[in-house]
Amino acid sequence: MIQETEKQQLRLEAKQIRAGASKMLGFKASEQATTHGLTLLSSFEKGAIIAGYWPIGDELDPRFLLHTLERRNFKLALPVITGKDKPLAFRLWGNGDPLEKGPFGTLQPPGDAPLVTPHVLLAPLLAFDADCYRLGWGGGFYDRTLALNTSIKAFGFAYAAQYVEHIPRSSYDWPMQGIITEAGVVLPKVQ
Ligand SMILES: Nc1nc2c(c(=O)[nH]1)N(C=O)[C@@H](CNc1ccc(C(=O)N[C@@H](CCC(=O)O)C(=O)O)cc1)CN2
Ligand SMILES: Nc1ncnc2c1ncn2[C@@H]1O[C@H](COP(=O)(O)OP(=O)(O)OP(=O)(O)O)[C@@H](O)[C@H]1O
Repeated sequence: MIQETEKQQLRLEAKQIRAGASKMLGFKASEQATTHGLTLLSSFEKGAIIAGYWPIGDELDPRFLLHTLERRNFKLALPVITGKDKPLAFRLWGNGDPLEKGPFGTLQPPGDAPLVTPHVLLAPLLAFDADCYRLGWGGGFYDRTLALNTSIKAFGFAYAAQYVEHIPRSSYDWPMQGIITEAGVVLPKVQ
């Protein structure tokens, strides 16, 4: 499919841009994105469950934001891979709780951590566009998860440099409610 080839090409470019942003901005960007994330998420009720991710490679590190949210009495969760073509599950996780190795180099909460449906999801991504569509690794994990749980408010978490003008769209792609970056929150462009 032409779209898939285009997405694959975009993934290669996006990977390089993200690596560059991570090298240049790294921890500082994660601190700045934390400030913007806190402002955005402060409208959610205390006790709301916020699912983040344990960063891999050059992904913008959401752990500073997650720890700050936990101190403000939000509950945290992390994704768990349940199978190749399956949606993600989420298990409660707190700062310092153990993690175990999952597929694709992920670290995830162990099987005895309670399963939950998060209110808010922070999603890693390779690239995002002005309508807040995201490009991931291509496993479709986040799309499948959001199709099943339409109540989850999903936000991308990424370097501002990961913006691209347009990501080719497939019918199953799910837009984010916004993208939290070190330069501010990007909201979907009004048509
Ligand atoms: N941190 C993180 N957790 C996540 C994801 C993610 O993208 N990032 N996922 C998103 O769906 C799910 C796991 N699925 C994944 C699917 C593919 C790859 C992947 O292809 N990774 C690269 C290597 C990354 C690197 O080392 O830079 C690869 O194997 O080429 C990673 C995670 C849930 N948890
Ligand atoms: N709701 C869904 N039901 C079944 N399959 C789906 C669904 N959403 C996506 N997929 C499958 O997942 C595959 C990859 O989708 P896509 O290229 O959009 O992944 P991605 O968003 O880049 O990756 P990820 O979400 O894992 O970060 C598609 O080929 C599609 O068949």
